[in-house]
Amino acid sequence: MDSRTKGKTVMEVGGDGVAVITLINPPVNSLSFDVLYNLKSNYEEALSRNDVKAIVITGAKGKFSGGFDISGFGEIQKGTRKEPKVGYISIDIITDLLEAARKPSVAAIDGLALGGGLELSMACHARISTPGAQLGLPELQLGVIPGFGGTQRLPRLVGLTKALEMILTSKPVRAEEGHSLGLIDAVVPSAELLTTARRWALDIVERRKPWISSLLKTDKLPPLGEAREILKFARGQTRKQAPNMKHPLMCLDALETGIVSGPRVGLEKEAEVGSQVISLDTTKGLIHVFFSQRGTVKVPGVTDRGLMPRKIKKVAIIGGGLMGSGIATALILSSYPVILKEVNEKFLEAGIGRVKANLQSRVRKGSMSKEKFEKTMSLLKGSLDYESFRDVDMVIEAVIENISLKQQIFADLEKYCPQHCILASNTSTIDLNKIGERTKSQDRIVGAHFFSPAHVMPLLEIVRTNHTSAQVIVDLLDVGKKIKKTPVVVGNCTGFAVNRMFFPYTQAAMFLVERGADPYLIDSAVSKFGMPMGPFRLCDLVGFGVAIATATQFIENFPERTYKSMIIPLMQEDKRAGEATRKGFYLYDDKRKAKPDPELKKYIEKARSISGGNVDPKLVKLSEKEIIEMTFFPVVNEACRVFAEGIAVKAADLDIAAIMGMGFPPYRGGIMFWADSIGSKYIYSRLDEWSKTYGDFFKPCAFLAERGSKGAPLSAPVEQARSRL
Ligand SMILES: CCC[C@H](O)CC(=O)SCCNC(=O)CCNC(=O)[C@H](O)C(C)(C)COP(=O)([O-])OP(=O)([O-])OC[C@H]1O[C@@H](n2cnc3c(N)ncnc32)[C@H](O)[C@@H]1OP(=O)([O-])[O-]
Ligand SMILES: NC(=O)c1ccc[n+]([C@@H]2O[C@H](COP(=O)([O-])OP(=O)(O)OC[C@H]3O[C@@H](n4cnc5c(N)ncnc54)[C@H](O)[C@@H]3O)[C@@H](O)[C@H]2O)c1
Repeated sequence: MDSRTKGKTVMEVGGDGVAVITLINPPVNSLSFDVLYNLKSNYEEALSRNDVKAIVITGAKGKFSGGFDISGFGEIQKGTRKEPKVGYISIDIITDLLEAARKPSVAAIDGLALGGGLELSMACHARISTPGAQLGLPELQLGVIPGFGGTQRLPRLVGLTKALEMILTSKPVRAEEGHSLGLIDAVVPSAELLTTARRWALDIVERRKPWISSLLKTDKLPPLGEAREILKFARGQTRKQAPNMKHPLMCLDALETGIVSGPRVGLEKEAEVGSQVISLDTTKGLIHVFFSQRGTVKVPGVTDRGLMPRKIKKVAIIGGGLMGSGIATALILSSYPVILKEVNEKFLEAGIGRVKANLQSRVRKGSMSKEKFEKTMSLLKGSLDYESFRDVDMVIEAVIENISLKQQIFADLEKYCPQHCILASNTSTIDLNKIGERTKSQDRIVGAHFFSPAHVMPLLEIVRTNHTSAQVIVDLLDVGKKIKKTPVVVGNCTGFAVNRMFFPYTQAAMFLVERGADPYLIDSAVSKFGMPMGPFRLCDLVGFGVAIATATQFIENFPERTYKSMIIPLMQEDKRAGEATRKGFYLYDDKRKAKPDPELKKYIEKARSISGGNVDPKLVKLSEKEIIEMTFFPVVNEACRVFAEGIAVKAADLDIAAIMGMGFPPYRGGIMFWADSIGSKYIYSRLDEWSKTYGDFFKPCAFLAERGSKGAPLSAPVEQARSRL
């Protein structure tokens, strides 16, 4: 393969007159422009050759295709590749050359057919698949729309309602379901895939099987009036669920056009919309997230050394509280045998009970069978001492946040665990070097920072000290992948990446409220921006105990830039500690529904008198845009410090940490990506101005000042930014 080209297709014509075209572009046979143009040439040849009667398309190495090569969108966005004429691939190649050909095509699908991959197969005249293959149109998740005819062919094959469900949720279906839906014509074992597909193609030629063009099917479409109602409902839902994104509605436009005006006009609309969405900011953000999420496992100096992950056969967890039980759940769900250690029988029982409850909730929701529940629970064993730790490969400590207790535990672990055993702590704030101070095992001490609830939240911060060995990080990255977390490797500091970046977020909100801003307007603006909830609602959810403990760490470690508000401590004195006590910034009813509390004013006023601040008329009347800037620019400022200190190796890792750890909206690309979309110069100038008026809490750090003064991107690696200065 030419090093400049990305992927290819090969065509082999058999003695039976079937040309088998194989998509080859490892690892997922994505449809790059090279693959698509090769496919076109193969088709032209196959159609012109007299010895070819029919065509089979398949993918190399057990995967049909993961869809259009996503990096192609990036090239178009950056202007490094010219976009082909609108509709060239979907209409000229896939529809007019392939589907309208006088020789039939059959798709032989192994493994997966996603996005453009499934769309290509839907233009074939039949689809044969192996069991378990995944079939889906996940384009909306990337900010684009199915652009190779999927908005037209999927509703015609599976019906409008199912097509909308598959497109709007981006969730694939398995081959078996695809078969019952009419998307797949036959499911056969892998070994029979190609022979069945060849025979099917010849049967079509000989009219023993129907020659079906998906685009011309109408039997699955509802009558026009009903279709319009279904689409109206889908639009309403989409507006509610994705209010800040345009592309899902644009996708519905293409679907509707096809139903109202016919598939050809629909294809044209799809091509037009497909081209427009590529330049949306939300699309740029989502594509950045796709690659950044996969990039977190690439750690320079660690994963490029040829180290292989060691097999972790057994894990021990110390502490079966909120976090320990969640971590145990995540591990047994991925088939790791786990020992859970507690201080006494009562606490052990409670810890095991929490794991059980986590799994039982799956059984109730129907996502886990009773047998699977029993099998999974059987992987968990309780313990009150370290005797059973003698053959564990990894320990995760999750006891209360107390340095001397953790130090004692790690000293004990060194005595009982085998020498190769990884010693991880789930501490949120304590310096890992201090935790390991009483051991000689600093090279195998690492942070495994999960987020609550640990069996649900997708992020795992892997915290390395200067002593943690590369092998230990490689091992933990592998465990992270196996338990379906997105791991981000970060350095050792107070709060690591996520908590550290976001501590100014709550503090900024407290500052604004003390100076006269309305907390409920702040929460509303932040939710509209795309966070799952605002800072006050979040404090209530986390509980004031945790909020105070975390704030104490930051006040101690970063006193010069911590805004010390008394609002939360004052409320806690009155036994208002958040949602758990039914009173915090909001009042909660039996169904945990939050409603504003007029009494809150009292605490705000008292806190204001303690801090000596005044109501600022400008801050009373902040617009939503100003609220977002004043709460998130301090987060950007801290993210810059984290990046400049090397706590994160890449700015993109901070983007993923913010999205997966704090719920920062993915379509904004993450905290640093979002900051760069606004511009470092503007962010710097705003923070600089506020710091002069309101104090050092807002003061831009040296890194931001340097880049902001020149307008250099914040996410560029240090050398690259310098070269642009
Ligand atoms: C006009 C166009 C119209 C069309 O309708 C649009 C589309 O089709 S949009 C597309 C619609 N399709 C989708 O949205 C599917 C997106 N892909 C996926 O969901 C998962 O990758 C998949 C399930 C396929 C495999 O999961 P897994 O086994 O856990 O593996 P993994 O996830 O770790 O990926 C392994 C490597 O493959 C890479 N790569 C993967 N796909 C693509 C791609 N399409 N392109 C390029 N690269 C791709 C990925 O970056 C990674 O690279 P690296 O350098 O090793 O880091
Ligand atoms: N709560 C969160 O949101 C969160 C998030 C990330 C990390 N963390 C960190 O996770 C750790 C645990 O937090 P948590 O919220 O689960 O606390 P928790 O109080 O719910 O649980 C701690 C458990 O540890 C047990 N324990 C204490 N000493 C022990 C010992 N010597 N051996 C065995 N068990 C012992 C206690 O009995 C208790 O059940 C802390 O370091 C915390 O900072 C917490």
